[in-house]
Amino acid sequence: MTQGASGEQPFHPPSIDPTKFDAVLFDLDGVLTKTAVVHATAWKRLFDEYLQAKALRDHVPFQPFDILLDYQRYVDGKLRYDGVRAFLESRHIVLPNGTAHDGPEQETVQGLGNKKDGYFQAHLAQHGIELYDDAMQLLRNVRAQGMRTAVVSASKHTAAVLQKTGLADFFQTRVDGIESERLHLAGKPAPDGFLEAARRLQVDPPRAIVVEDAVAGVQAGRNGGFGLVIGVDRTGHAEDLIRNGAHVVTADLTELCP
Ligand SMILES: O=P(O)(O)OC[C@H]1O[C@@H](O)[C@H](O)[C@@H](O)[C@@H]1O
Repeated sequence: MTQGASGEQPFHPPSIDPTKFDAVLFDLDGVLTKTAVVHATAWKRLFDEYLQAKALRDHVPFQPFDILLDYQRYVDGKLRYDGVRAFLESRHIVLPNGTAHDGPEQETVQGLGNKKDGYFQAHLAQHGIELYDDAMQLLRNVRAQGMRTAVVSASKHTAAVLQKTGLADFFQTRVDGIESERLHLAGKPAPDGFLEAARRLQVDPPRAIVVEDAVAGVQAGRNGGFGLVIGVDRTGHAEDLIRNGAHVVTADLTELCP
């Protein structure tokens, strides 16, 4: 486990103290379910197809989407179209926004996002969804301590994923991509989704914990003034999580069980 955010004293002890916190707000993809890699792979397929065609058209070399760097820096944890926009911007590509109904053949931000969504859904339908054992243990543990729990995810598939994995009843509330759109909440790194979940659970942010694997997610936790931001390192990006605001980073959430 790695502790301490830039220039701060590390938290002691690192395990969750139920007298100090009343709620735990969990991200979904990459924290509870092994779906971050499914998102990342679908994004790579989408952007590589797009960049390759564009390189041919513009007579420039093809520079592929980096599944670790580009994904973590620009796409992970963000709302679908925010991720498209952020990555394209990093390559100095500007596309029209389009509409939510744009088909996969449409060269717009929403057209590209929708095409990726087709890849993501096809993968889930074929392979199903796996859970992380350590996250399940922490979830059961904090609930047994009487703490309140929420899921806060950018994904519009959150409800379906929770349903399919039998996790829906483990959470008192859910703030996902659909809810964010309905309530006009800004996506991570803005803290809006986490703050909305805390409000619904009637918990003050300093008394709530955020559990996140994305850089944008730990930034959101810190931006919201949450009492403890736990970074989950499943891909060797602990340093990035610490640099971006995680109080503590672990590869095994059971280390933090109360
Ligand atoms: O396209 P969806 O399913 O609404 O998901 C939006 C985002 O949800 C986040 O949880 C993922 O980290 C991103 O990779 C994904 O792009």
